[in-house]
Amino acid sequence: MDELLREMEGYAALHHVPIINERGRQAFLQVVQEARPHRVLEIGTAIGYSSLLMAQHGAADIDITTLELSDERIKVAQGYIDRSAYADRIHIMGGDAAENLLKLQMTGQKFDFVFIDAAKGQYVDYFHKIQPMLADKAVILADNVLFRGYVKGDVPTPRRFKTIVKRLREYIELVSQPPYVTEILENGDGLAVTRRLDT
Ligand SMILES: C[S@@+](CC[C@H](N)C(=O)[O-])C[C@H]1O[C@@H](n2cnc3c(N)ncnc32)[C@H](O)[C@@H]1O
Repeated sequence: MDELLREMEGYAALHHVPIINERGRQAFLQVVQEARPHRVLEIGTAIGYSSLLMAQHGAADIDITTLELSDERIKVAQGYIDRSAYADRIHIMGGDAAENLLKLQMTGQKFDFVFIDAAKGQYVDYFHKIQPMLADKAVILADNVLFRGYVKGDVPTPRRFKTIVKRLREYIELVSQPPYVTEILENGDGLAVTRRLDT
């Protein structure tokens, strides 16, 4: 497995695929290991790197549904997943995540762990769509919420990032209000760890 993960890191570096970065990875793994999730929803598969990390560090009966838009990345991800011990535990849903979240809602499934790591401007919408699918004590992770240091602090935001930064601030605001509580781990690009207070 470690060899496969190293190979994927090499592929990601060569093809500029933004997998969870080395600094954020430790914090990510710590949260996964503490939660030991059974039923995971991931938004943003890329090449399957974080899916495989969660499979390796989650519960023995883990089942992961992961959403990805790019056909090319789905093909690469499926290839890696098929070479792992988790081929029957990771299911990729191709297409736009917002549409697939609505389809998943219809199935009545519940998830105890959600990893949001796709279109940063859509995190608020994703969060609204996953709420009905959260199991009690669910943990929701969202990556890149500090986006290059522009979301918090006084660093002026370049014009081209203003909308993303505004929307990430809205996301942090949303998940910081009851019944949710959120801790932001500042390693990497900022990982928001959200839990419901009342479950
Ligand atoms: C940061 S990467 C995911 C990295 C992966 N979670 C990891 O750490 O290994 C974000 C992925 O989200 C996908 N994505 C972007 N917009 C999307 C959308 N609307 N629906 C589904 N996937 C989307 C991108 O194609 C990209 O592969």
